[in-house]
Amino acid sequence: MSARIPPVLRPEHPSARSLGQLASEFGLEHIGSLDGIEITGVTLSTGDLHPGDLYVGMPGAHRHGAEFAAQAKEGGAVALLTDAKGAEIAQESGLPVILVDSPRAALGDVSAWVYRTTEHMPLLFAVTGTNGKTSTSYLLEGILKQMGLVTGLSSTAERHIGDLTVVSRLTTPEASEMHALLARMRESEVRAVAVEVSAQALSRNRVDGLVFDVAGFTNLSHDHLDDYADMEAYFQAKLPLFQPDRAKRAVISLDSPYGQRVVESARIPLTTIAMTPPVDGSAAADANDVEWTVEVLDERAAYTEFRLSGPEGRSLVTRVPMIGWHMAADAALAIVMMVEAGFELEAIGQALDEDGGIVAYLPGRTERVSGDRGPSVFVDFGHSPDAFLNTLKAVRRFTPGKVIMLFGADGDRDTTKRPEMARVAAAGSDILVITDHHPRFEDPDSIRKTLVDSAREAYPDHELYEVSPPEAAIRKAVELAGEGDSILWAGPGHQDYRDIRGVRTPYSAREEARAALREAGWAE
Ligand SMILES: CC(=O)N[C@H]1[C@@H](OP(=O)(O)OP(=O)(O)OC[C@H]2O[C@@H](n3ccc(=O)[nH]c3=O)[C@H](O)[C@@H]2O)O[C@H](CO)[C@@H](O)[C@@H]1O[C@H](C)C(=O)N[C@@H](C)C(=O)N[C@H](CCC(=O)O)C(=O)O
Ligand SMILES: Nc1ncnc2c1ncn2[C@@H]1O[C@H](COP(=O)(O)OP(=O)(O)OP(=O)(O)O)[C@@H](O)[C@H]1O
Repeated sequence: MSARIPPVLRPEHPSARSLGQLASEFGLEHIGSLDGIEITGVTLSTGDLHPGDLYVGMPGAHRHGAEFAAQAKEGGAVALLTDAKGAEIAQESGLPVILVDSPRAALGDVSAWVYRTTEHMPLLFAVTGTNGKTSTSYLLEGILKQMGLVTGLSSTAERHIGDLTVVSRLTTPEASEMHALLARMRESEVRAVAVEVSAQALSRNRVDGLVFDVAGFTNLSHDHLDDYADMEAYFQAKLPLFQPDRAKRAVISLDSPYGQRVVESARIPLTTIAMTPPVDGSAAADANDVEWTVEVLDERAAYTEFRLSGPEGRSLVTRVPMIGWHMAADAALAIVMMVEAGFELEAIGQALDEDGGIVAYLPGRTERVSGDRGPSVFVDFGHSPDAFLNTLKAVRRFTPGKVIMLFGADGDRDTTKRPEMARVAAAGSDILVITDHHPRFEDPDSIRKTLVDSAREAYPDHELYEVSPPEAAIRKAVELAGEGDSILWAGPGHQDYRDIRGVRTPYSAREEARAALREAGWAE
C-alpha cells in the first residue's frame, strides 16, 4: 500500500480566459491557431490536470514535460506552453503550442494572469530561513485568527484555507499550484495568508508573479547542500525574496550570523529583531542597533513566556504554547511581521491577552505525544544540526531524568550534514537510538553507519543503540525510558509516510510513539 498523494487546491469557480489574449499580452509566439480557445487553469503535471487547462511542458530532472503532451490532451488540456525543444517533442500531440524560452520562468506570471492573482489579493506574508519557517507561519496564522481574520496558510505540513486543511506535497508549491491556491483562498474571503518560502522555491521560480506585503527571515544554518554547492550558494538563493520585485517590506532576525548579510543585501524597507541576550555567535552580538528584541521571561512545559520590545518604547508580553527560546523568537518574528503590515502592536497584545497568549497548534513541531504517566515523548520535524541543538536544549530544561534522542537521516538529501547531526545529537542527549528515516533510494544501513560512526568518534563512551526499522527503534527508546525521562524523536514530525525506494509507505511517528507507550503500559 502506498500513501495518497495530496490533491492540489484550485478555485471552484475559475473564469475562462482567452489563450490568444495571453499570447498577445505576453508577446509570445505560437504554433497552430489559438482562435476561440479558452483556458480555465494551468498545470505542469498530468497528475493534476483539469479539462480546460493550459499544460506547461517543462524540462525536468528526469523527463521533458512535453513528452506528456498527448496524455495531457487526452485529459482535456487545450494547449501546450513549452520551449523549442518541447515543441519539437510534442509535434504529434495536435495541441496548439505557445513558445517561451523557459517554461519554468514563465509559469509564475502566466499562472497569475490565468487566475487573476494580481487583483484583490489578501495580505501576503512570506517566511524563509533554514529553521522556523513552518513554526513562524503557523504562529502568524494563529495570531491573525486571534485578530479575527479569515486566514490561509501554505506550509511544509499543510495548506489551510480558513478551516479547510489539506496535506502538503512540497514546502512551497510550484507556481501554478500556488496561484491556484491563492485564487481559491480569495474565493473563500481569506484576508491574510502565511506562506513558507524555501530556498528551492526561490531558485525554481515557485513564487514568481507574487509580491509579498512582508517577508520574514528566521536564520540560516547547515542544510540542503545536496541542492546547493556550498553554504554561500544556499544563502544567495534566499536573497531574492528581499528585493522589491518579491516583497514590499522585511523583518530580519539577527539570531544567526547570516541575518546581518541579509540586511546588507535587502533593497526594501526593513526592520530587525533578535533575542536578548543575543544567541551565541549571532549577528545581533555585534550589531549596534537591533530595533526589536525578544527576552524569554519564563519557560514551562506548556508554554514559553516572552517580552517583545520595539522602537518608541513599545512592548508586549505574551506566551507561545511551545517549548524553547526559538519558539519565542518565531512568535515574536510573526508579531513584528504583522506590525510591519500595519497592525497595531497594542491591538495584537489585547487580542492575545484575551486568550491567555498565542493559540496555535504546530503539528509535529516538538509535539508532545505522551500523557501524564511515564516518559515525555516529543516528535519533531528537525533534520538539521541547528534544529537538533535547539530542540534538545528545550527538552533538557523540562527533563529531570535522562534525555533519549531517537533519529535517522534523510536518504538522497544533503549527506554532508549527517556527521554533525550525529555529534550534536550525542552532545545533547544521554542515550542515542539511531534508526532510519526516509531512505529513498539510498541503503539505510549505510546511512545509519555514518551516523553511528560519527557519534562514536566524537563521544566514544556515549550510550548508543542502532535499531531498524523506526517502529522497533521507538519501542527500544520507550523500553530504555522511565518516569521523568524524555524521548525526542527528531525527523518525521507531522509526516504520514516514509519514502522507501520511491514508494510512500504509510507511517506516522506520532501514532507509532503513542502505540509504543500503550504497549509499555504508559498510556491507555
Ligand atoms: C528536484 C525537484 O525540484 N524536482 C521537482 C521537479 O521534478 P523533476 O524535475 O524530477 O520532474 P520530472 O519527473 O523530470 O518531470 C518533468 C515534468 O514532467 C511532468 N510530468 C512527469 C511525469 C508525468 O507522468 N506527467 C507529467 O506531467 C512533471 O510534473 C514535470 O513538470 O518538478 C516536479 C513537478 O513540479 C516537482 O514536484 C519536483 O519536486 C520534488 C518532488 C522535490 O522533492 N523537490 C524538493 C527538492 C524541494 O523542492 N524541496 C523544497 C524544500 C523543502 C525544505 O525546506 O526542506 C520544497 O519547497 O519543498
Ligand atoms: N528560530 C529557530 N531557530 C532554530 N531552530 C528552530 C527555530 N524555529 C524552529 N526551530 C527548530 O527547527 C526544526 C524545524 O522547525 P520548522 O519546521 O518550523 O522549520 P522549517 O524552516 O519549516 O523547516 P523545513 O524547511 O524543514 O520545513 C524544529 O526542530 C524546530 O524546533
